[in-house]
Parts: sequence; C-alpha cells; structure tokens
Amino acid sequence: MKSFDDLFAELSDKAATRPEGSDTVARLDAGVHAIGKKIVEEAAEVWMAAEYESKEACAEEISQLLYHLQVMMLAKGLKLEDVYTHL
Ligand SMILES: N=c1c2ncn([C@@H]3O[C@H](COP(=O)(O)OP(=O)(O)OP(=O)(O)O)[C@@H](O)[C@H]3O)c2ncn1[C@@H]1O[C@H](COP(=O)(O)O)[C@@H](O)[C@H]1O
Repeated sequence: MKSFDDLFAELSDKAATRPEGSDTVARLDAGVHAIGKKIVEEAAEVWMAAEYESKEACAEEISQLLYHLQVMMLAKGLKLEDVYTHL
C-alpha cells in the first residue's frame, strides 16, 4: 500500500524526469491556478462524499485531494518537511 511519503517521492521523480503521458507533468505544466481549482473541486467532492456517500467513497475522494495537494506542493517547490514542520 502506498503512503503519503511514497506518493510524494513518486511525483517528485515524475516532475524531475517528465515521462511521456504523465498526468502529473501535465497538471504541473497547467500551473498553480489550474491546480488550485482542482484542489477546491476535490475538497468539495470530499465534503459531498462525507455527507451523502459511503466511507469507501469518502476515502477515495480524500486520496484524490491528497494527490492534488501534493501536485501543488511540487508546483510551489515545497518539500514534505516544509509542511510537516507546521503539523
Ligand atoms: N494518486 C493519483 C491520483 N489521484 C487523483 N488523480 C487525478 O485526479 C483525477 C480525479 O479527479 P476527478 O474525479 O475529478 O476526475 P476527472 O474529472 O476525470 O479529472 P480531470 O482530469 O478532469 O481533472 C484522476 O482522474 C487523476 O487524473 C491522480 N492521478 C495520479 N495519481 C497517482 O500519481 C502517480 C503518478 O501518476 P502519473 O503522473 O499519471 O504517471 C501514480 O501513482 C498515480 O496512481
């Protein structure tokens, strides 16, 4: 099972190596504005799933929100420790 740190390492590598067909590379190229809109969309989907859908559906939406937050971290040049220091 993939952890938050595992995913961040994978996405960091994608950002550095820019493999063909990577969704992450395309999202990074789209920029902070587009990534921010996606975060807001995914956050709303988490909220709706929490209110009206199953726990499993809610967990899936949360995983997608975490992914898009990590894309934003990469777009802004943030490392895990930059965020963890505030936890
Ligand atoms: N964990 C994720 C992940 N979670 C969410 N998403 C993206 O977020 C989308 C979910 O948003 P929606 O449900 O709104 O779907 P959608 O409307 O079709 O999304 P849009 O493409 O229109 O924005 C998915 O279709 C993916 O594009 C993810 N994309 C990639 N990953 C992982 O990131 C890694 C790198 O992926 P690539 O960069 O594609 O190689 C791999 O391990 C992937 O499993």
